[in-house]
Amino acid sequence: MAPFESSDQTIDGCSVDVAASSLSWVSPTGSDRQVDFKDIVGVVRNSDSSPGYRVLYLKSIPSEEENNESIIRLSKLDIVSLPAGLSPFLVDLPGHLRREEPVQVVISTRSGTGTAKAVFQDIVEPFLQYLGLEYRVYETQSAQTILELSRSHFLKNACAGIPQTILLLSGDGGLVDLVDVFYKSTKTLQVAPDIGLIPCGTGNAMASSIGLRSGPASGLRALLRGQPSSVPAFAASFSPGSQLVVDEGREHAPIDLQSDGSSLTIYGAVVASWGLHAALVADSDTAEYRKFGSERFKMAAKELLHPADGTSPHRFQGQISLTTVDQRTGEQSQQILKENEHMYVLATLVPRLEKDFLISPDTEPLGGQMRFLRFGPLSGDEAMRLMILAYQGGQHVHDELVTYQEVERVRIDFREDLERWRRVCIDGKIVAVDQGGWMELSKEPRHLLNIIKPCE
Ligand SMILES: Nc1ncnc2c1ncn2[C@@H]1O[C@H](COP(=O)(O)OP(=O)(O)OP(=O)(O)O)[C@@H](O)[C@H]1O
Repeated sequence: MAPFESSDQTIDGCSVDVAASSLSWVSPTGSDRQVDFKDIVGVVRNSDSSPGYRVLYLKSIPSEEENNESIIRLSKLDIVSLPAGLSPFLVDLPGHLRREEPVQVVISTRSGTGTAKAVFQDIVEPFLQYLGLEYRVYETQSAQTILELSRSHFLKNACAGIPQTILLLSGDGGLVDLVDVFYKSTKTLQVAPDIGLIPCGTGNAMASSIGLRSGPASGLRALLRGQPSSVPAFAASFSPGSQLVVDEGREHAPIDLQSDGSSLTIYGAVVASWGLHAALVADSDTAEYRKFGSERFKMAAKELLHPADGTSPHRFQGQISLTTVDQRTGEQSQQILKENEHMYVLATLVPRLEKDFLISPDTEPLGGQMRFLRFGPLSGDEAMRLMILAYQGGQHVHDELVTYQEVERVRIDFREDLERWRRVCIDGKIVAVDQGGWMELSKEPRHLLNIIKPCE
């Protein structure tokens, strides 16, 4: 890391109005400037050679395009002394930003509505430059890019014992690619990478779950003030013949075998689902739907809940077994659900699947508990009512129609003829289970990656 230069436009008089939660100063050109506290990302000390402080803040700039939307950019203000009102924002650069290795930035160009590159240019790159950090940028060229980078760079560094910080400008997809590569490796890892999330995806389940709910800027604040915490993961194993569904549902691709060739396994850190959730994620993963951001999930849900041909929503057929553990005795027990028809089935390690979609309110983020949630066939309106409750602070879990419990393992034996109803979702990836096949989910005992979690 190079010490950053303080600019020649250092201001020696700025004032803080604590009551109004704002910072004001007069710019070198004589204009009055003001920043709201909520837009301050942090304050850092300048290097010893140029004393003073640097305030990083977000500034809204009118867009040059006709849509009247404003662009958020990161700006800096260099000040000679620190007014008392700003001291709560003062931070020392954390260890994950003081590495010999440059920060490795991954821009996933197709995440969400395709804003990751602009987010990098407008706020992430200025952040790295204003802090004098060295960085290396990788832009995705295809759905394989993050998998390839993980194998060729991130895993290699981890095995060589090189501490590294990876900044992911993506949705959950970027994280799950890293998780899958790390957990499938049979190499001995010496040091877990620290991953910073800059939410740019559609659902951003992991980012929302750990508290990054106000867009990419919340990711920057976490980078400055947060702490690495290990990411719990799960393994989803599939019966032979199961395949990934790719290219907007048009193609199939093999699931990589474990490096030891033992099973078809995908590792995840967010959610494994079957039924309505998996179907709506799969159906809405098209360029056409992606334009609508997270609305795409609701749009696809409406189509599944109220099929155009006027029929009732599909009744998903299969047998579900749950393994639970008695918290007092530690004893495990297995239970086969008596219901063989389902509508919504998922197991998750996180509380939120979207910013406001609180699917598992009892789950502590990164706490390592897996929770199972299910309801059986319902009318479209009834299912929608439960979904809306999930958006209202996770109230659906109190509804008597919903099964909600902590589990160690889940097994589903699918009894569907059509592949369309045998699609499962693993952190956004879609797997078509073979006819007569099964899926088994289990918590992973290993902790191979860290996520930078904001401090409360
Ligand atoms: N240049 C590219 N060409 C093709 N696919 C890409 C490219 N860049 C990224 N992708 C793929 O696009 C998908 C983006 O997933 P990601 O999870 O980041 O966003 P999302 O699906 O919008 O968000 P979320 O998973 O949080 O709902 C990933 O599968 C990724 O591999």
